[in-house]
Amino acid sequence: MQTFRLYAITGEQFHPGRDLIEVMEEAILGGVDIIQLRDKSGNKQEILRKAHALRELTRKHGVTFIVNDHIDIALEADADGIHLGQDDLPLAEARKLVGNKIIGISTHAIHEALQAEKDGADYIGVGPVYATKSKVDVVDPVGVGYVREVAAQVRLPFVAIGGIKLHNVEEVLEAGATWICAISEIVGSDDVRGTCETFISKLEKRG
Ligand SMILES: Cc1ncc(COP(=O)(O)OP(=O)(O)O)c(N)n1
Ligand SMILES: Cc1nc(C(=O)O)sc1CCOP(=O)(O)O
Ligand SMILES: [Mg+2]
Repeated sequence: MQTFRLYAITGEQFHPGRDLIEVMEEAILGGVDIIQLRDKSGNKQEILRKAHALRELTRKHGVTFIVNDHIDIALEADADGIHLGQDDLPLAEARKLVGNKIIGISTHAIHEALQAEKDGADYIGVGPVYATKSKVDVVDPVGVGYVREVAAQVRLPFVAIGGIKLHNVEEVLEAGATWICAISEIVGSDDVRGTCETFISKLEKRG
């Protein structure tokens, strides 16, 4: 899997009145190199339609495209990968379905991270680093301590997620993250492109 820096997840509730594809294109123009379609409220037909549109957009810009939760939609839209949580289909079963597409797994504790590595995940999500209102059934914040643990003990690529904002991202980078994910701070911004550019410049400062 290639190396990524800035991961944007869709969150249409944060940009009422603004078009999904326009917002995500602004994020790409600001430097996002991987996008995830995360839609917790639409029906499957709506999610599939969005997946096709985001596939077209990401292909145009050479950006990686991941679908959250729905393996069937990821396959149908020819996404590059799928993101699964701890309660989703087990990784071994998902692997049988998606072959060599990217599989990302959410983790909230070091034993989950080590297990995902053992099971053959391509990357892991590490969070929620800070409190977030973007996920309903979210666990308590794990803090930058968990980022530090993963950086020290896990060889898989990992992306830090959860409550990451321009004002706290440096602390996450100092803890050892090199890849950052955000929903609300990116797609809820009045200046999506500028916000992504600022994230990228902070990432670049850390090398
Ligand atoms: C990059 C990334 N990390 C974590 C998650 C959360 O996945 P999950 O635990 O399955 O929760 P939902 O997003 O499905 O509510 C993610 N989507 N992406
Ligand atoms: C979807 C999601 N998963 C998390 C995890 O820790 O697994 S935190 C999260 C929400 C991230 O949104 P925001 O950047 O707006 O806080
Ligand atoms: Mg999920």
